[in-house]
Amino acid sequence: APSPRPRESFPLRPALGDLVNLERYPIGDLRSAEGRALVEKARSDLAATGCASFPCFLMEAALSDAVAEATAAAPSAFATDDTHNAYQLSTDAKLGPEHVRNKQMRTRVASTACDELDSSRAIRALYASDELLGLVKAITGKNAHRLADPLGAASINVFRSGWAHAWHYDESEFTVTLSLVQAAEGGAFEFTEPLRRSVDDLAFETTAAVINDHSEYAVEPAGAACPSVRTAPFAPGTLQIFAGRTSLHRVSEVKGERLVAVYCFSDIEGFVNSPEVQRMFWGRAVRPDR
Ligand SMILES: O=C(O)CCC(=O)C(=O)O
Ligand SMILES: [Fe+2]
Repeated sequence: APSPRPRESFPLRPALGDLVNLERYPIGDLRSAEGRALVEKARSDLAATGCASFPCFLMEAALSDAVAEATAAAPSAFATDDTHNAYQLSTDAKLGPEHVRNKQMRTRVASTACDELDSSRAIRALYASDELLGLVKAITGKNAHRLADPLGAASINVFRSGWAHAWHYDESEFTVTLSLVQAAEGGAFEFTEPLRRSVDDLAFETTAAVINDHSEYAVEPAGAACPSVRTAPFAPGTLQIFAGRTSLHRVSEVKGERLVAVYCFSDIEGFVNSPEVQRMFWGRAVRPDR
């Protein structure tokens, strides 16, 4: 059941200005000079580094509401403890288990599904805003739709002490996250510049170099120079857009609790994750009504 809402400060039907710091991020009018400058800077950061960050994106009352809702829901989030290779692909029998294509690395994370969040509160209200969608389209230069997935459209990643998300590339081209609660220690979102030109480009040498230089795992092929690995700013209320399909990224081991809202967009209208993917991340499968 949705958690009781602290009604003192946050409106039931929030306007864009209740959610987003429009003075700093005028996303209501991307054609203004300030709006164009914002988009240009984000586009160049995304292309050059793999990630564009917007610190202090949320208004203070919206951030309090988001943190309260995510924190209340976190204890019952479905937890996964799994291993995967960096490409999140099934094993290639032509290559050995120590090859970067196949090396299994451990990820532990829990996720609060979209249908466990209140659609009128800050987390889902921001996801529902056409201005956020417009920002994502303008920065990525792609057509983008919100997902129709009742579980995965907007969810919360929950990390507990000792948990981490190992180095990987995402299935979706871009992912948008909103920092909510910072780990007491660790829990850094680390990412490389885009390393691949397409999903067929597996970039074995550079991918292996990052894993060898920045994790407890040792993979083949060894010896290539490691590309630069950056850490995203994580002050609560920071929005970021990253090129998850081409930029290798991870969440380092966490001490304490770390909460991040994950907003998914797709170039396909009405996209829903498969029942298999839903079961893996949320422990159940739910198809949209209609
Ligand atoms: O928790 C995060 O900051 C993002 C984690 C991630 O890479 C993912 O969920 O695919
Ligand atoms: Fe990811």
